[in-house]
Amino acid sequence: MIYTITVNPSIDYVVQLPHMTLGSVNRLAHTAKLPGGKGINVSQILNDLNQPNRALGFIGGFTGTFISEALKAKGLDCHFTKIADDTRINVKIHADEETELNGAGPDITSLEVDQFYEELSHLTADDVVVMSGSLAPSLPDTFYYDIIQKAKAAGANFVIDTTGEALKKTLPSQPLVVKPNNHELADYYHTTFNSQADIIAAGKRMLKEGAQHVLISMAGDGGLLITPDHVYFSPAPKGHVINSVGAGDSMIGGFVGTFAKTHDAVESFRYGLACGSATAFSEDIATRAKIDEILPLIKIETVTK
Ligand SMILES: Nc1ncnc2c1ncn2[C@@H]1O[C@H](COP(=O)(O)OP(=O)(O)OP(=O)(O)O)[C@@H](O)[C@H]1O
Ligand SMILES: O=P(O)(O)OC[C@@]1(O)O[C@H](CO)[C@@H](O)[C@@H]1O
Repeated sequence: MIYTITVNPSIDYVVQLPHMTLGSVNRLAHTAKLPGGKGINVSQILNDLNQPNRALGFIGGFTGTFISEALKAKGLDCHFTKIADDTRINVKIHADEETELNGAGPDITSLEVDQFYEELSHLTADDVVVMSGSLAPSLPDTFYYDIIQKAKAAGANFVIDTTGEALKKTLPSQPLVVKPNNHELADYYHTTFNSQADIIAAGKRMLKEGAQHVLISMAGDGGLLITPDHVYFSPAPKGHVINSVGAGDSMIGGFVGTFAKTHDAVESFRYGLACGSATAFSEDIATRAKIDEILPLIKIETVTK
């Protein structure tokens, strides 16, 4: 079973308008309210791929009810821990450029945390735990690290989508895959990239520091996969970008869901790329039909053997 953990889900309130003027009343041309949060997005892709998974995390208030109902309607297996405080609302503004306003998140009590841990008490070596997204402010910085220790103790694999110090702390525990985007990777090593070779060198360094696979996403420029033996690159297919929020989560979902079935890193990369682009070309997280439309357009090249 794959468990996704979204500590800090959100209603993503996506608004579109031709131009935004700060300090004025702006009238919206189109709005949508979507259940969001990085782990939840991963679960939606896993469902598309018919990969058994369970969405865990904390959810509360009227916003939490909206998310639970929307996800149940989509057929997701959700075992969220109920909290007293309201789940946040994140605003995604699509105007001249994309701007995101993400809330800090609700208060989560220690009793609620204990209830959440119950959901992880039966982990086995066949499981994968995917942790994505920000921590709510009331949780300790060690929250993900503590879950990783539980996963390791059970012999389960884990994936964590994080950056900076939090990532540094988790690499020695050998995550199945890490997926920095090229900007996050440059920031992580306090450097700037001038070529694809620079990006690959940084990715290889991350592999040496403990990751089993390194996926580097580069938005409209495609992605790289670094394995212990090979480096692969794929350009992104061209298409009409509607809402790239969740493209990175979709890439993780595509990779992890396919790896669970095949243990084939290149096939997993292919699905990861297709799911990322399919989401970028959709209003919400991609559907199976959109992923199937994009898959034949993915062309993976071997960069080094
Ligand atoms: N404009 C685009 N055109 C085609 N494919 C895209 C586009 N944006 C993203 N993708 C696909 O999705 C993958 C992940 O996107 P991206 O690099 O933006 O991840 P991210 O920075 O983690 O994004 P986010 O945080 O918004 O989810 C890319 O590697 C690419 O395969
Ligand atoms: O504030 P966080 O937890 O870092 O990110 C939350 C979020 O921006 O991530 C998803 C896209 O990746 C959205 O659905 C959601 O609003």
